[in-house]
Amino acid sequence: MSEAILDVENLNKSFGALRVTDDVSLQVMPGELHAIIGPNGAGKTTLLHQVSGLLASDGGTVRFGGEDITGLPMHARVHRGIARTFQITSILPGFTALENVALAVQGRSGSSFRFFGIASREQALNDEAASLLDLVGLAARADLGAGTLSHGEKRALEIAIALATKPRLLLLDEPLAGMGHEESNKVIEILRSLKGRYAIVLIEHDMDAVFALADRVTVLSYGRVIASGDPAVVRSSPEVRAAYLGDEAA
Ligand SMILES: Nc1ncnc2c1ncn2[C@@H]1O[C@H](COP(=O)(O)OP(=O)(O)OP(=O)(O)O)[C@@H](O)[C@H]1O
Repeated sequence: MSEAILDVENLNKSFGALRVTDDVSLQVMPGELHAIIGPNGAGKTTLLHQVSGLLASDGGTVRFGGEDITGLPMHARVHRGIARTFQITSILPGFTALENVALAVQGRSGSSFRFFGIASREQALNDEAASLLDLVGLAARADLGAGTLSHGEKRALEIAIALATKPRLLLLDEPLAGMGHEESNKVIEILRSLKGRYAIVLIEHDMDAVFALADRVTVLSYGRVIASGDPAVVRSSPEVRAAYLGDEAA
């Protein structure tokens, strides 16, 4: 069995007296899509903040690619290959879709492009941005203002922006939130196509999407892991059904 790319051990975070993540341990293998589910307020987003470095942990360790990154700030984690999208959209609406991704490519590769002339540098940035847009199904929307894209297309663009950092691990916080059926299906297809190429941690409330996509599911309830493993096994766990899935799993 290959080594986990992400290894979270006994992670804790409290806000005042409220313990929001409580000795959370989980592993994500290279290429695995690992879903984290749980009721509202279970601590899922907080856990993602702790993994991405947005929030310092009170205890526990985060290892990435075998390295202890627990004390590293967010930008250092991005540099090592952890990318995330936010529930709040982070695109620049006044720029085209292509420019949004090209800026992210430039942000990553500023130094490696500096030996090129201006024109070739721009071409190289645009080529890479165009291929990322293609990957998320937005090739035909490249020259449109990002602000004019549909909600689903904006979420796809955010994924392309995250991919521009050349991540090895993608952290996605509710990428299907606020979408209709058709848009959801498009984003699910994008995630399916990324699966295997990137390790992905997916927080999602859409159970159909979770069980269609996930290789492994971890369930949080009141900050604690109450189940983790094969989606079918997790789905049939009485404790999980009681805590979260309820009638949906019946
Ligand atoms: N900065 C903060 N200060 C105080 N309490 C916080 C803070 N951030 C989160 N919380 C609390 O921590 C708990 C867990 O929040 P979190 O957003 O991690 O849950 P979640 O599982 O992602 O929920 P949802 O599914 O609704 O997004 C909630 O009770 C929330 O109110």
